[in-house]
Amino acid sequence: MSYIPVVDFKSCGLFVDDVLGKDLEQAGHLLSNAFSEVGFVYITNSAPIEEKKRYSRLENNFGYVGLETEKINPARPALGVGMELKDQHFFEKCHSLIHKPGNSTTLRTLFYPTLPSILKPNQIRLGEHSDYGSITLLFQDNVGGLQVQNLQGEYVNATPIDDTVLINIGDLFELWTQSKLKSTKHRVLIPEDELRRGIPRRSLAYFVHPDDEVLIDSQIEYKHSTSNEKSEAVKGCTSCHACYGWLL
Ligand SMILES: O=C(O)CCC(=O)C(=O)O
Ligand SMILES: [Fe+2]
Repeated sequence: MSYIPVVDFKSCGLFVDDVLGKDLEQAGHLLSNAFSEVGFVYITNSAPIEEKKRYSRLENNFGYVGLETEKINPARPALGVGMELKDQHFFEKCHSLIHKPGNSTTLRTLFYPTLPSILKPNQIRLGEHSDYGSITLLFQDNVGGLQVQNLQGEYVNATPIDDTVLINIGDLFELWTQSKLKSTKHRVLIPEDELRRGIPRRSLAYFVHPDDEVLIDSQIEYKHSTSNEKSEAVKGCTSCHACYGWLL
């Protein structure tokens, strides 16, 4: 069994009109547990293929082309339900400007070229890091190499699973939730076998950020809250500045 849990979103995917409260609660708790223990989760059945096709690419060059990314967003309140927030729509409200000015959510395409036969000592494809925003949606091909750190600090493979989206928590979400959710370190290694080294690796990372003006402090209210703990107050756009620091 995979170290990273697989959560089935069939009963409360994006295009299910009347999501039952119990289904949302069940998926939400699985999601919230995965994010608080592992920091990563594979989501399956988030959107059926017929629905994706309704958003196919048109003349304007936007739309579904095999991997639907933009239609998957934190709009379903599963996490808010699973974390037992007072306002289950709180996270959606803090991300209301995605794809509009005032929000730095970004889709990044990653291309890892084929590798030379002689590698530099300790060469890897992408060094150890954690992501900086709220959550990251990752679509990887079948080449493999992605690894995530477990609780013991050891790296375990995040093996690609067909038709899933891999989602992980970023630093800002860890700070915001007072470490209830974990921003887990990850990296991409060079495949062991010669054959896979001879093919490039591609992935798509959709880095979700809160709106720039959202104040990341003690705004999260839990149904059964017992403490008045406060996170450091920073603005949502800090995640974007952190990104520049990471890239430099
Ligand atoms: O390419 C991958 O699988 C991981 C990419 C990643 O972790 C990142 O860009 O932050
Ligand atoms: Fe990453």
